[in-house]
Amino acid sequence: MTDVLAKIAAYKRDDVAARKIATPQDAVEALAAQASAPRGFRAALERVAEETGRPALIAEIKKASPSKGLIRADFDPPALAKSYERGGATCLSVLTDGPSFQGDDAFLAAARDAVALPCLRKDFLVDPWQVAESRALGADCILIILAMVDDALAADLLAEAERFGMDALIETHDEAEMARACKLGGDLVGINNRSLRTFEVDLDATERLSMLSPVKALLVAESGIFTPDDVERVADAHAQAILVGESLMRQEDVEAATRALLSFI
Ligand SMILES: O=C(O)c1ccccc1NCC(=O)[C@H](O)[C@H](O)COP(=O)(O)O
Repeated sequence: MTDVLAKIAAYKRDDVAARKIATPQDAVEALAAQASAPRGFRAALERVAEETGRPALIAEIKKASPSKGLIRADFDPPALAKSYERGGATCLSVLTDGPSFQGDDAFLAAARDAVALPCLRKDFLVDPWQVAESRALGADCILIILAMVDDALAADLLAEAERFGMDALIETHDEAEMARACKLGGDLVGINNRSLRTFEVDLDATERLSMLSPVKALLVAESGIFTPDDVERVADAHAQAILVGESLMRQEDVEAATRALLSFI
């Protein structure tokens, strides 16, 4: 595991241990049962990709990141969610991690309540308990970062997501992780163009790995997508969805920027 992921995993384990004392498994499951029904995350992406012949957009609500520091000071999750929806996003990704991304659990519910779009809880899962917690917070999809979990934990997280009727985005960055994703058997696979070791971003990752992805998986190109040409490049590499944060978060008019990004020919 990379230094930054090891640091995040360490504080997440401490945080989850404390949260589990406050809200044990049966209590968090009771809260999950009361949450509004999951909105089909993968299904929405597939529908748009098939109807338009273009990658569907997962638009990210992200205030800051370890690689970029503060990205957007003027930060209003419901307003951003509405701008993304009007601009043509198919799904949202909402950072809820506090220490590294200045996120908050409340951002997820606030953004989701403002729109009709399915939402990914973008956080770092190190314990199956967090899947029930994510559902209780309203998430429609969770993220499984293979660089952060072993195969047994990845399988447990995926099984929990299925149990709660959620989708799971399985994130890979290299050939070894893509081989693990194939064995795991999920149907929504991401290729992160950003190395979480060096923070270097290269769309070449999507081009290299896409042909190795599981046959039934819907493929998401993640990170480093700034222009319509970038969208076209990953579309040519068979990405059916894109996950974009920084390039949209830095714009004053997020709705117009979203529309412009999706306007490639
Ligand atoms: O972005 C980081 O610095 C980072 C560091 C450690 C773990 C994850 C990190 N990023 C998460 C992401 O995958 C991106 O937020 C997402 O793909 C959007 O990327 P971008 O469009 O480049 O903001």
